[in-house]
Amino acid sequence: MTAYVEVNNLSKEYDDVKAVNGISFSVKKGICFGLLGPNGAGKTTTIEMMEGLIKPSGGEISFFGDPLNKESLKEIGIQFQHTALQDFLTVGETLKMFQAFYPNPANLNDVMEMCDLVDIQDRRHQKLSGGQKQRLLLALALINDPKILFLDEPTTGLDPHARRNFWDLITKIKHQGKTIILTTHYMDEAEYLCDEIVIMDKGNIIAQNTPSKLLTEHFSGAIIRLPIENLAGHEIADFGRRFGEHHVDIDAKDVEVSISELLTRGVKLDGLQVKSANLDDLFIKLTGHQLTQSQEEQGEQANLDSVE
Ligand SMILES: Nc1ncnc2c1ncn2[C@@H]1O[C@H](COP(=O)(O)OP(=O)(O)OP(=O)(O)O)[C@@H](O)[C@H]1O
Repeated sequence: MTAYVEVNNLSKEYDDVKAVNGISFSVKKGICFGLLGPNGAGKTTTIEMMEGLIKPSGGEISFFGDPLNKESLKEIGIQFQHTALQDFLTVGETLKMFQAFYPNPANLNDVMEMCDLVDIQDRRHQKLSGGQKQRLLLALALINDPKILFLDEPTTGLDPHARRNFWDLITKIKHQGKTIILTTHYMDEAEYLCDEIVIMDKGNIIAQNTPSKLLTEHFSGAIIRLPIENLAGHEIADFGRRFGEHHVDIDAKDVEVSISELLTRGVKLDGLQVKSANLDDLFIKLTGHQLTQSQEEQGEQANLDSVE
């Protein structure tokens, strides 16, 4: 498959902050590509440079083999986290208004059907639910019939049901041949949607591959999760790593062997869970902190690395 988008040694500095620190990756045609990472990782800065909204401090971005230019920008659609919409307009009127900006727009009914908006096309914005608003913002990103669709944290703030619906929509759009580049905090979202991902932390890429290859590369076997109090009197690092405030994760190539080792070392097994690794586990393994943690929590956790 052809590399549709190439990012080479891209960086962005703000005064003394290195928001993006010389990252490189490529995106193939027709895939869903995910940029993952915690708050402040540099995801939004990266895609805003790719969207031509902010100027890089260094590095190159190319679309379809050519450096980012006005023509390539015509082929992208952007779903913004917040777009100022006129409250007095209906869903259908808004789409029609935006459609008029483009010389070769998508068919209005096709877009409304794709984004499940047909039944609410006469509804005004202030009457829309969170999920309906997101679907309208998605429809606006598709109205110029783009080849590449950018979604920046598209499901933040949605309830679980609306998130699932949105994931199905994104999958449908991908199956129509569009290339999707999205950012997310949610590892389950990335596992569900993305064919390839990069995981960012503090402006750097710390892992890059398909979700399943990343998991087999970093984990063999299963994870044994124990309540942290079971390891009282022991150094956590001798066994595994913290998972949140209440648990410790132990990589187990062979679950039976690991359990008998734990028993031999006097570790209680009450509350033991055995699970397969997911991208959340990978992120914790690579960075030592949880994806959804705040900076303050990370600081607190550094002070809690062993149990008294
Ligand atoms: N305009 C700006 N001026 C100064 N610093 C900035 C600016 N924009 C971003 N930053 C900093 O750059 C770093 C990366 O921010 P960015 O928004 O790209 O992260 P993110 O991964 O998208 O986070 P989030 O998930 O919270 O949106 C952060 O430290 C942020 O404070």
